Amino acid sequence: MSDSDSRRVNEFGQERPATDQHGPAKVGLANPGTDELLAALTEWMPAQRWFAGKGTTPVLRLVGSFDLRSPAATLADLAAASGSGAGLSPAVTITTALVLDEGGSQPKLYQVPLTARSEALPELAGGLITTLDSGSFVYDGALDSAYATALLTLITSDESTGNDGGATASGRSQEPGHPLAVTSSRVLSGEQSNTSIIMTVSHAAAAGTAASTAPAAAPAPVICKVFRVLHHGDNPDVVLQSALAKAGSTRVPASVGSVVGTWSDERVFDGIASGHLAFAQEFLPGVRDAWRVALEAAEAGHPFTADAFALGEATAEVHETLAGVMPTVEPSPELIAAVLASMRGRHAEAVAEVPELGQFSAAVDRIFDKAATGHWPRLQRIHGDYHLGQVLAVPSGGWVLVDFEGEPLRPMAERNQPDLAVRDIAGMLRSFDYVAGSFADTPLHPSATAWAQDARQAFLDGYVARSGFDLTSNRALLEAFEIDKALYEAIYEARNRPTWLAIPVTAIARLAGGALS
Ligand SMILES: Nc1ncnc2c1ncn2[C@@H]1O[C@H](COP(=O)(O)OP(=O)(O)O)[C@@H](O)[C@H]1O
Ligand SMILES: O=P(O)(O)O[C@H]1O[C@H](CO)[C@@H](O[C@H]2O[C@H](CO)[C@@H](O)[C@H](O)[C@H]2O)[C@H](O)[C@H]1O
Repeated sequence: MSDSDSRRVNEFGQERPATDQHGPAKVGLANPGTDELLAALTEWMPAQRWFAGKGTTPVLRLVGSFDLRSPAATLADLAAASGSGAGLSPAVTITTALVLDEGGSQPKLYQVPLTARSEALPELAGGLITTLDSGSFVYDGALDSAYATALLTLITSDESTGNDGGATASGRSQEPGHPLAVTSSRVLSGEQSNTSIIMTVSHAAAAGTAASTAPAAAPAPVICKVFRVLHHGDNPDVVLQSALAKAGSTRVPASVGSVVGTWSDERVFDGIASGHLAFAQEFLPGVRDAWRVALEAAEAGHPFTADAFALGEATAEVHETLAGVMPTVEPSPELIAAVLASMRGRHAEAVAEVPELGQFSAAVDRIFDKAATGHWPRLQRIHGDYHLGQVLAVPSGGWVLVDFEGEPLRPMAERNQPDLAVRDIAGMLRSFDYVAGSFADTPLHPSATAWAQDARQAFLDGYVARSGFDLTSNRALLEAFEIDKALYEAIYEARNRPTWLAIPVTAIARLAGGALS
């Protein structure tokens, strides 16, 4: 067979070897099919919740892609392996495109799972991205259960895929030898920076074993978070939650596994970047996030002190476990200087973004100066972007923490470094203030400020009770981290939710000891 005979073009206009039906796509950047697809994505991506370049028009380039085995292809493999025949053609093509957007202030690499079908699927109508000239219907893969099925198979069977498409993906199961099959899937609705797919699952037979050897008990449902903006390096969400789960912590959902990918990136030493693409965990049904629980309590005028105390204890417990299983670091003068330099850099950025903050600059500088001379505990791995929205109330009682990805406005390399536990404490204190602040656009609840003050104190009391944390000697540090978080929030709100900007600005005024004119 000649080389040209052995190639075919997939539904996305990308070449791939015909001999490997489920194999990777070879990206043909000059291929008209790819251009057509990118043009469709340029229209579609800005309307997606996860698109981080709000207000900009994407300028897209395909960096790489990989194919996942379609459920039909999986069936064909199984049939072939069992000798019962083969030849079932895949019903759907599942490709993940890694698309670089150079239209914003900084380039961003997006993960965009796609499925292509030769016939329209009415139940996927809301996820139709485009119909290609070839007649293929291209869908948002996250909404297509074929993608969910293929993704969970990749993870729980420890499979790998890709290469010719310029990108690869490898599943890493937390419990090797126990593959899972998807029985139904849906995308989690709501405000999310990534895309989470909830899957009901059953045990699948491990490769080379008969189906009857699978465990009998039905496995718990799974939530698989597909990271949308990709970074070179580990994603702390995966690393920290996996480490906690492995240490037996019940303060995070059980881990199922993850996907690690590679793609080309000329900024990386050998030109190949690698990072996490997805993370699968046990889905906890019936949970409510602490932001909602707290807001309802505040609205009803109910105290939140018992819950906040328990949250403080849970937070200290997670910090203690992380300090036990991940590296900790002595606060050398260089490290202290680096943390303070980062705070001052953020301060400058916040003033540039929100000029009215300039009036508090001298007071903010004094708070940072004071923190520099005070007591510093050892640095350790922490949550990194801790607020009420990152904590779930489970129906059986107790708090469970999620989303250890760190602050999205911070470089990934920084988010992977040991940090001060006090950053998380400060983050949660700010969150109680946000609950009170969110009343500002409704008639102000007279007790909202007192409610927040009581919740803040109860949270600190719970943290101290569990950890023995010395609030007195860490006071200057806590104040510095609280104002640092409020400065971060001012930047975040100015860029994402300008109507909420007054919440951190008012807090900065208060913390700086000044008053807004
Ligand atoms: N294991 C889980 N079980 C049930 N719900 C979950 C679980 N993990 C996350 N969620 C829900 O998904 C939401 C978003 O998850 P999160 O990790 O914060 O995603 P993102 O990084 O995209 O913001 C959470 O607020 C929670 O409501
Ligand atoms: O949850 P993310 O990781 O996307 O975090 C970002 O968005 C948060 C808002 O959803 C933002 O949190 C801020 O608003 C919360 C109320 O919506 C409040 O509870 C937090 O205290 C406040 O910081 C977070 O800062 C940002 O990184």
